[in-house]
Amino acid sequence: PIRFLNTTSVDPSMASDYSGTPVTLDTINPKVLNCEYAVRGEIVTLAQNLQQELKENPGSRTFDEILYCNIGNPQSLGQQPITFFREVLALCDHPAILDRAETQGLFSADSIERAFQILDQIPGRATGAYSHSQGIKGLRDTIASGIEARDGYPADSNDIFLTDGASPAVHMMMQLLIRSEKDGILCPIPQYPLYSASITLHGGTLVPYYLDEATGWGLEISELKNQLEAAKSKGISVRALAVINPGNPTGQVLSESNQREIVEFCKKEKLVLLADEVYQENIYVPDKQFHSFKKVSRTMGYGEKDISIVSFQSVSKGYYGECGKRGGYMEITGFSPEVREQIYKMASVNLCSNISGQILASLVMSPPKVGDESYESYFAEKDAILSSLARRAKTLEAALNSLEGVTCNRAEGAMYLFPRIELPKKAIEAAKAANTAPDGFYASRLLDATGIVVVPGSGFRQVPGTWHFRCTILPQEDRIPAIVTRLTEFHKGFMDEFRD
Ligand SMILES: Cc1ncc(COP(=O)(O)O)c(CN[C@@H]2CONC2=O)c1O
Repeated sequence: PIRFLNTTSVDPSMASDYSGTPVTLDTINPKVLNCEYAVRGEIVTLAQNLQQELKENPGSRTFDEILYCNIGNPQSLGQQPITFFREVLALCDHPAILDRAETQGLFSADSIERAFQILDQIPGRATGAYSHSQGIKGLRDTIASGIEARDGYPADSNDIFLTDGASPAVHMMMQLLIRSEKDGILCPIPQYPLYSASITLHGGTLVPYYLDEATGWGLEISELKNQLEAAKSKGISVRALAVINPGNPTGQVLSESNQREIVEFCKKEKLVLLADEVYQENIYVPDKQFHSFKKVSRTMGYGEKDISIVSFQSVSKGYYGECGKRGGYMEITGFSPEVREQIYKMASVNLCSNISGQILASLVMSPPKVGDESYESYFAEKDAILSSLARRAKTLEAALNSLEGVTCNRAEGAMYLFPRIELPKKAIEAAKAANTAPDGFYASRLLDATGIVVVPGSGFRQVPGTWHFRCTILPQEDRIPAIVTRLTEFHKGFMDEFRD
């Protein structure tokens, strides 16, 4: 039966000249108020203000530009996109170009061929139309083939959900798994704050497990067990374990044996393994390789019935760095058909992810192969970017380790360095007087003196009483010496000012 509000019961004395509730900080969803995302937080606002000041008063500082080392956004710092990917995207976005005679001279033959192939997979060849809510089937087939080629184990395109970057995929899984604050998600500390923010937004509980800085940010199974037991003793039902490999902000690459322990732990404790693998192409050290958690589980003989794994991938990282195109996917395995239907329903509420991002995700997972016309140029671009990132990581790591009171683990992968700073007591007191965290105080002083933007370690959480900051390895290689010089000079002055 349809019920109408019984207006007669409203007390006239309560009547006001408006019916809505004014939107104030007190009346918005407290989960929004409580969520934090430091990568674009306070320090970035300060940087933007300083950038405006420099624009209005050129020469007002000893530097003339802001160097944004706060976010893994390669193309904002000069990295060029991969030619083959952009040729295919351009042709798919305006198929009429394919009919022009001059196109043969402007685009490589394999880009043209790939564009035709992709367009034939899109109903009506319409990149402007909504697609299937998991993404265009043909593109998911390509991605599944790419996963099989990478891992050596089968992948099913029906397990793949194409998303507008990995972020919405992480949100979807938090939305699926968190029923109340009694549901917990095991997250690494330090962690990429998408996880803490999403758990807060969905009203769950972050259950921390501390990575061990002394062993190169090692992930100890004993720590997982202790934190799981501690959470259970507080009545928290832990639903999943989030692992970021390679790590953000910490840059470590897990050993295969450690991954096997983690798979065993998740299987035994019936935890969904949320495998964030967006940096899978960013490995800089010869003694480490990327292994997907799905592959590791399959090498252990575990299949769909043994463990639930969600693997996240993105077009924002790697050597492609296409952050603004918003492409990515989650591969979900080990869920029942009924639960998969619910995940599909959630995806259908958003209709579909953007088609360019979908196309790009398929290109990332199935790039030019040896023998293709574009292979040589594609490989040259890819190798130049990755070897430069490796050099920049090494140079910045050495510079940081040369600073008084700073220690920095090597960046084995990803795009960041996360040095620890031993701050003098006087600096910690000054930070307290400024009502800010000590690493936030250091980061704002660094910005003010050099224009370099880093994110305070507090924004990623850290062992209490330790202080860090995160700096990307992304400024173009010719800018790195200037960064090292500015940072070194600043740090010496800072320590002289506050040395106990
Ligand atoms: C570990 C990890 N997972 C997921 C994402 C989300 O990526 P997309 O939504 O773009 O696919 C990022 C982005 N990295 C952020 C953004 O830049 N710097 C960072 O730390 C990330 O570092």
